[in-house]
Order: sequence, then C-alpha cells, then structure tokens
Amino acid sequence: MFIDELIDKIKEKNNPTVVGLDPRIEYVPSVIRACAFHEHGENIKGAAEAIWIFNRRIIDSVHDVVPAVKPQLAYYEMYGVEGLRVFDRTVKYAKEKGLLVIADGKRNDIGSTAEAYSTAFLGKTQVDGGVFEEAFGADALTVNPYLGCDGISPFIEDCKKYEKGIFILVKTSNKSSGQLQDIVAQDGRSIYEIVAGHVAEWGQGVMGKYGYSSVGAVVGATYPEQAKILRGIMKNSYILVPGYGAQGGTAGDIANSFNKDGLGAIVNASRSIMCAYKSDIWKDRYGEDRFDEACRAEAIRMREDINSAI
Ligand SMILES: O=c1ccn([C@@H]2O[C@H](COP(=O)(O)O)[C@@H](O)[C@H]2O)c(=O)[nH]1
Repeated sequence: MFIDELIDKIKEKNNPTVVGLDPRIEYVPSVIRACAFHEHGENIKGAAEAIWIFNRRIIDSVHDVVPAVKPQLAYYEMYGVEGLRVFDRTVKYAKEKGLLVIADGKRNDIGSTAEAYSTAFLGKTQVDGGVFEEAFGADALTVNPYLGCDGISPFIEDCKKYEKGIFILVKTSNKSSGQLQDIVAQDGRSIYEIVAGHVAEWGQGVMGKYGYSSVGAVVGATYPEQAKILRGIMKNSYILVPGYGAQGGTAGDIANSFNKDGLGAIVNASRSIMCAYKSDIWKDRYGEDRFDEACRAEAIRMREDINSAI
C-alpha cells in the first residue's frame, strides 16, 4: 500500500523529503532551451520539450537520494496538451527510476466528478468492454476537503482498491491561509482543526503496517505552531509539508510535523531544488550547465538539514 511503500523508501534512503517538479521555462538552462526551440519551434511545443529534458535530468540526479517527487499539475497545464504530455512522461519516468509520484493537483468536486478525478490520477479508466487502463497512474494525489465527505470518499475508495494515497489540505502554507482555515467554527475549534479530525477518521480504513494511514494531510512549514496542534490530532496521518526553502520555512519549523519515531512527515521543496544552480550556496560551484548536479547537492543538503532537526 502507498503509505508502507513511502515509509520503506524514506527508511531506505534515510530521507523524509520530496523534490517538487514545478518547472517554468525560465528555470531551464539556455542551452537546453535553445536546442528544444531549434528542433520544435519557439512555441509551446518547444517549451514543453525543454521542460521534459529539464525534468528528466533532475530525476536522473536525485532518484537515488529522495523517495518521491511531487509534480504540481498547474506547471504542466499552463503548457496545455503539450504540458500534460510532459506531466505524463515525467510520472512514468520517475516511476521507472523507482520514485513514488505525488501528483499535486488539489482536486475535488461533487461526488460523481470527484470519482472522475480519482480515476484520472489514482484509479483506472474503463476504455472499452470492461478493459481498464491507468490514465496518469500517480501514486498519490493532493485533495481539497472543501466539498465534504462525499467528495472525499471516491479518493479513499481508490486508495483501498489500487493501494494509492491522498494528502488532504488541512493548513496550507500561504500567507492568507488563515482567512478561512483559522476561523473558529465549532466548540472553540478552528476549521483546520475540524478538517484534521476528519482526516484522522477518514484514514482509519487505510492503515498500513507502520501504523500510518494512506490518507494524509498537507500542513505548511510556515505554520509550526499549528503543526504542533495538528500532529496531536492526526496521530496516524502522514503530513506532506510544503513551504521549506523558497517560502521561508526552515528545518526548525518542520520538526513539529514529525512524530517521536522520526516518521510522520515528508517535506517538499520545489524551487530551492530546481533552481539550486542560481542560489548563493551553489551558483559558484555549478553553473547553468551543471544544474542537475546542483539539484542533487541541494537535495542532499536538505536531507541533512531536515534529519538534523527531527
Ligand atoms: O499549502 C501548500 C500546498 C501546496 N503547496 C505546493 O508546494 C510547492 C511548493 O513549492 P516551493 O517552490 O518549494 O515553494 C508548490 O507546488 C505549491 O503549489 C504549497 O506551497 N503550499
């Protein structure tokens, strides 16, 4: 099941972090861009090709360091159909390299449409006469809880049926997340605490061998105090922690998302890894041409940083 596989890989690599693949054409080194534009034209197709090569080289450089990657759908959808093709190739390539893939799509809708979203990312699509085929075939998906439990159930059913995982938004890392999530709504509890209670309950039917559920939560690194409360409410839920690095979250900030067993959370970094070759730490050692080596160096630095804090 997803959560056991994730924990096995975290243990094997001694690394509770995930590399976010949120590519923008301006992150791609100029030589790769020029080559792709020359071959495919200076258009969306050329940009998509350049991004694919960028992603592939990042995956090649970090696949033995991290347990998983987290491509964010928006960065592929912005290149239309060509971008979605790159998303698909990226998912397949990462899996070939032994990585788990967490698709960050924050999907949901009314039950029937949630079911279609779940089929697209976690389940199998019925093609013809009972033949089923994986569409995107991610290992896990981020999910929005705003529609309530009938929007969540289809994803949980697919977690059970296909051994997949979901991470439900509980307390997001952005500045205005408190505008709705912090509203005190019931018995002195905030909305994020109430959602966390549901996440804990929804996860009960999908528990793995380590005592964690394949139904996890998203809690931003930028809210360490809230993370402490949430860790207490969702004792068996794995927490996906975005906001480390580019958004200012530090290793100290993420410590509250972990349990005493050193498990319970996986920390994401996207821009700080993808653009490591431009950072003050690595730019003098690795130029544009060696951007992939800079990604690897930053992924290793992040692993050490996080491990030293938990
Ligand atoms: O609360 C949330 C939920 C998701 N994200 C996503 O994580 C990455 C963060 O990227 P960085 O470059 O490391 O800041 C991105 O895909 C977000 O959409 C989040 O940041 N906060």
